Amino acid sequence: MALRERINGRDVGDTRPGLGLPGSDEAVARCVEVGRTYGTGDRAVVAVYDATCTVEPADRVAIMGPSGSGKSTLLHILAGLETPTAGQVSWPGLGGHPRDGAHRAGLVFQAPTLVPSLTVLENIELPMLLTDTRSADARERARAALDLLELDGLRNDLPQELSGGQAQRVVIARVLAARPRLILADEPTSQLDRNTAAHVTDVLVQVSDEIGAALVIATHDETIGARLNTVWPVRDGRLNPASSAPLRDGVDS
Ligand SMILES: Nc1ncnc2c1ncn2[C@@H]1O[C@H](COP(=O)(O)OP(=O)(O)OP(=O)(O)O)[C@@H](O)[C@H]1O
Repeated sequence: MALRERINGRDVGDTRPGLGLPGSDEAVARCVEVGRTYGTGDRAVVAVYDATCTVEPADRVAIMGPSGSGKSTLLHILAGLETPTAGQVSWPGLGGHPRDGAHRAGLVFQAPTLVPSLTVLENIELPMLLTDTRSADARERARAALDLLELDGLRNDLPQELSGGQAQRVVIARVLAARPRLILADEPTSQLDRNTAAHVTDVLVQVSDEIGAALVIATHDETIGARLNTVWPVRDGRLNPASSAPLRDGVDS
């Protein structure tokens, strides 16, 4: 059975109770002339300047640039975690704000954000139980996600018992079980070794493919960017999605 059927427990046609936008082909996120300035006067820092970009439902985007170039700030604006100080951001294909329960985007950060006192299975169930998913459904979806990510043997472990790569896969399983239409990841592999980083990135892409979510990853790592199909270069707070950098051939896995 296809992954999305296993996760959803039914055919993909009506997979989004509460969302009401099955199969929407509208952009999941859009920025128009967005800016973000921190501080004022002499101390003002322009983290993002005049960014216009669109994330379509099937996009696999790497926001790439050096440290301090504005990647995280732009990603956080797309996630609704930061409010722009100029321009507009909208999420037409989500039908609401990405921090709202029904329309929530899936977020993956540099350090895995697991509740230390809960088991792996309970961590995956938690966000579903905090919205309006029935507990039996939450358990079923959590188990299917664990199975898919080959984490079933760890389901009763506590986060402290996991390796960094395992913990990040649990976070991804939690995102998968919640079935978002938009997954945003901020340097999700920077604490992992090269091979584990490549594996975790591939898992993110696979999960996005299977549940039909758009994926945006902020990274400075070209080998991660090369695993996605679009690169948005950012330099000194300036984004130019139209001049996507060419992907390198023969990137090691
Ligand atoms: N909360 C904040 N207050 C003040 N300045 C900030 C804040 N957040 C980010 N900045 C500044 O905005 C600029 C862009 O930061 P941002 O974290 O978006 O860059 P980045 O490309 O993600 O960097 P890194 O790869 O090091 O995480 C930097 O100059 C940073 O110091």
